[in-house]
Amino acid sequence: MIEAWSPQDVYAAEAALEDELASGELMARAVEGLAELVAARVAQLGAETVVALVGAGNNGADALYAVAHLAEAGVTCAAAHDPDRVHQGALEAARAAGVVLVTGAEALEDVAEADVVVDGILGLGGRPGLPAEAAAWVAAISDDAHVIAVDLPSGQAADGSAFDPDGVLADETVTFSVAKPVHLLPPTEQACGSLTVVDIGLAFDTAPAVVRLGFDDAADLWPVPGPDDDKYSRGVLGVVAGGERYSGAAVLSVTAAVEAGAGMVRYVGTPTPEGLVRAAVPEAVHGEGRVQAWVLGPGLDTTSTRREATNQLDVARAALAGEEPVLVDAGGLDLVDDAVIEARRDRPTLLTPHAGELATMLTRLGSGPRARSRTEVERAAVEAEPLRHARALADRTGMTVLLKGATTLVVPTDPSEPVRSQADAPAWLGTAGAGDVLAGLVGTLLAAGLAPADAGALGALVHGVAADRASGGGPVRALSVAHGIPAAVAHLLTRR
Ligand SMILES: NC(=O)C1=CN([C@@H]2O[C@H](COP(=O)(O)OP(=O)(O)OC[C@H]3O[C@@H](n4cnc5c(N)ncnc54)[C@H](O)[C@@H]3O)[C@@H](O)[C@H]2O)[C@@H](O)CC1
Repeated sequence: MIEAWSPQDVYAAEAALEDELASGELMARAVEGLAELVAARVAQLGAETVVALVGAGNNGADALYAVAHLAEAGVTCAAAHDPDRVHQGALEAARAAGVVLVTGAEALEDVAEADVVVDGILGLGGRPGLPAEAAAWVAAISDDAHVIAVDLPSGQAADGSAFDPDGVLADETVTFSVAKPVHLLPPTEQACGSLTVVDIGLAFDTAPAVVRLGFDDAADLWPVPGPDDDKYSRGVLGVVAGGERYSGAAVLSVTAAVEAGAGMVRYVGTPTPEGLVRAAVPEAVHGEGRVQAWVLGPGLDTTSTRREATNQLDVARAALAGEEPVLVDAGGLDLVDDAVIEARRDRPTLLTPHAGELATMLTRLGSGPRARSRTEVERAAVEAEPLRHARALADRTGMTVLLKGATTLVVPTDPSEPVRSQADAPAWLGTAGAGDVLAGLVGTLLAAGLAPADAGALGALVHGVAADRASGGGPVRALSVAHGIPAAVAHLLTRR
């Protein structure tokens, strides 16, 4: 599991440890790990020149001390800096080690020619917007350079809230002690490249802000049946999906649920998808009955007035009014109104919108617990600040929100619980029907008794792994992802 703590918690943990250590010891630990990684990369790439971009704070000091180590080892190093705003001790150490200290036009030339750039402009203490001189350094970085960010790519928000296209886009980031939200959250994660965490000994007594499950966590969480289990104890899932317009969604959701190991799937549909499900998934049973959880919505038509469709919608509404855990997806999201929000208070509910659906829901319901502000929310705004908007929907509805995307976010109702962020899927998974598969897979985990946030994060991980294996590096269709779930789960359970 990768765990990320908020900048405030990191500063508090640093302050507590600094009290126990000799002055400068913490930074020395950080610098040692950073210098080791940069040296390894220089050797690996056969790089000839390294340039550090140096800001006013401790982040700049880290970069300066690291290039001082490299210069002592014989690597040609320069440091672009502002002489009036720089850590003087680190500057002296760099000068003594033979680092060429450059400013103005000379700095821009050196940056443009560097094989490796070490970005120490801003770290945890950075406010949005790069200083003008530093922005010019960043613009001068060659496309061919290997960029190593110290702690985080400068210009990107440490809490992961805002991406700056003119900020540093790193090939890799070296962070200290623990990850920070910037490394795990969209939209800033894309600027970090691969992540290395250098242990400097910080300890935390607060919950992390963001967590990302790994394969071992997935193996621990996955519900494995025991000898006393039967189809009922493993979890019966009700699926209300598909209509006369989007009939295939039902096949995809029900297939995924069966492949994910639901004890039984009860399907409620309209004639066309029902015929397809009968033909494609003989394991499914048809019509209502007792279930342990519901999936409501993939391909569901909430506007049809045909008798079969209104009967199907009645089942969905009854499920929303009932006690069992519910996953609400796609068309089902239109059914979530104030009456449903009230009825489902304290009952496990997982909403699974993509960015466009989340924007539509926030526009319709308004944001905040009392829905004071009813303004139009655009899809682009959700994509620019996914966590803020997903949190707004979780606050407004009291329901856990899984926001689908290249990185999937799961936002629990309790703000003190960590946000889950999973990025396990190849981009090929952005294909029609992938969301229907996710709904069936996550619904199965709800029926097995997992809490919504765990079911959402684990389901997103397995969905991504199944897609990765089915893709093999090429295109992948949603049905192949559903059929790939058993092998993906087996891989996770047996690899250690
Ligand atoms: N505190 C510690 O014990 C440790 C800190 N470490 C490093 O220290 C960093 C944090 O250091 P700081 O708190 O000094 O923060 P930063 O190094 O991020 O820099 C903050 C400084 O930059 C200025 N600044 C911030 N945003 C600006 C902007 N947009 N435009 C112009 N100036 C701006 C601030 O006024 C301040 O002087 C971490 O990211 C990490 O690299 C590591 O050495 C590990 C130990």
